[in-house]
Amino acid sequence: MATTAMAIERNHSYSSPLLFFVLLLPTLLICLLLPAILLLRKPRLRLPPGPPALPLLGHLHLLSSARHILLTDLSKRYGPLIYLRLGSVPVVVASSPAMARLILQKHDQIFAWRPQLQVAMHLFGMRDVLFSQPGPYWKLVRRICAMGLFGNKRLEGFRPMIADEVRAMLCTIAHAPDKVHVREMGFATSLSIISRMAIGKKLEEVAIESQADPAYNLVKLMLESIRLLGVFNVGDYIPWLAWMDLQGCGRKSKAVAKKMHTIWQEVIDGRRRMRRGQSHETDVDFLDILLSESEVNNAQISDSDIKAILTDMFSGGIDTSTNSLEFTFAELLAHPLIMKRAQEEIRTLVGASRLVQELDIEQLPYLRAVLKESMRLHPVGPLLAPHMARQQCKIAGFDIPTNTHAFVNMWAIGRDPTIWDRPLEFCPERFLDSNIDVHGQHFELLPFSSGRRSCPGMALGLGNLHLMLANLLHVFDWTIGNSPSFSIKLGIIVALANPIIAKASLKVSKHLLEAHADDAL
Ligand code: HEM
Repeated sequence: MATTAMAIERNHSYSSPLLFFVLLLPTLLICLLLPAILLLRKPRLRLPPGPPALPLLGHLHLLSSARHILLTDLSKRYGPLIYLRLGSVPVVVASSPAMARLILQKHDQIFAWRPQLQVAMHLFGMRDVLFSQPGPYWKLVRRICAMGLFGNKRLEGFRPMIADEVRAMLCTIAHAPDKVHVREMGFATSLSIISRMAIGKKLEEVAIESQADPAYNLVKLMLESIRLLGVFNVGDYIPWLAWMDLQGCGRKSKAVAKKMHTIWQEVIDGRRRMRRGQSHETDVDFLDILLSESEVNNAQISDSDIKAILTDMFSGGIDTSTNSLEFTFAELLAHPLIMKRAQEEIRTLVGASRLVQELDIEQLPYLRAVLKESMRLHPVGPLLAPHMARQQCKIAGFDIPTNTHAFVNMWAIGRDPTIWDRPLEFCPERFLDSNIDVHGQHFELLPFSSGRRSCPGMALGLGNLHLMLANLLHVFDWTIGNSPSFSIKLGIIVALANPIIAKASLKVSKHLLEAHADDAL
């Protein structure tokens, strides 16, 4: 037996060079030539213009630094719709209102898809609102969010709680006015608001055993997940390198996801225990609504889905509002006359006997212009979130291949001198006699995007921002030692690199800030 096997092995090894020439070489040649033949036979696409690409990398090397700024420079050279190749992934970048309209409105249905990014897969299994693909699940989740968080009636009900949190923020500042860390203060307030809306309590009031371990701090984990989503992960663009996980995004996002899942599961289990035996006719917070929906739509919404959706609300709603507030504050501190005009408007309307209420905002056109101007110059999502074309289509006469990723460069549009007079100046006055708003119909100003993937939290985010800003300006006068720096920290959501630390002086009676001055806000 052994001799026969050896003979076969020997025969086999003798015949292998021959086998190689007869079988393998032609196969190899076919493999190499076939793509070229197919490429020649395929009708050539008329792609949008763009800079020359490197072999293999394409334009990936260009995106290591401030992408929105670099893409703005490229659009000046190649036009409002440019084509890039990131590794093997086709990408288009729109940098004019007309191109933004084509992607977000005319071809909205085609571009409503999201790329399958490795980090989003690990963090949410693409089951959160931001990364889930259009279809029945995404529609259901957006409907639940509208019902549980963003609907007018719902927001109306949250108003006293939001007022309470804003008052608490003012009170904290009044007690330590010398060095106010604007971002920390905005972050803490936004976190409390979203937390009370989503799970009925502030995070620190929820008894979660795992939170005792500092590695299981939900806020830090969420910030880390936002950071990871902002990394251009090479594995997403050169798939055969994905297994190497060169930047560690895969490993890190899996570790973050595991911890977040543990925490959220504790929150969900705790709530289920509370709900047992209770009637759910009056669901009180978003988690209750999610749990009720999962009982009705059992097959469609699992615990993992609830965790993904909750994470989305926290991470989508807090950093965006906080960073927008800080950019606005930085501009106001850099332009004291504009700050003064905004304060005069508020103080004239509201007087010194109460705080600003949400209903006042409608009557504060200058304040609203300040926020629009800040969002024009500093959109916190300068490239929005990535969209993807599900099928081949034509944009402005150019062919866009299937699965092309699309970015809309709101930073470029906001600073385009053909659209805005003296675009680099902070000048809220430009909006006073203008009907341009941020609600998605004016494609020159889309901080919340437009179309079916636009931000569902816009009314909440805008309302909170106006209320926080108006009260900060009403209650205090502000000064800063050195003029603020506008260098930025990159990510899916951009922030100021150097935090704004300002000095506040109280301009109303302290009594107004006390928790039981009930009719103050
Ligand atoms: C100043 C505040 C905010 C800004 C500037 C902002 C901006 C944005 C932007 C630019 C997008 C991407 C749209 C696109 O891809 O076309 C987005 C999506 C989203 N935002 Fe906001 N946002 C804010 C507040 C909020 C709040 C308060 C929440 C929730 C509590 C929220 C939840 C979401 C969600 C869930 C999505 C994904 C929507 C989808 O893909 O279907 N955002 N937001």
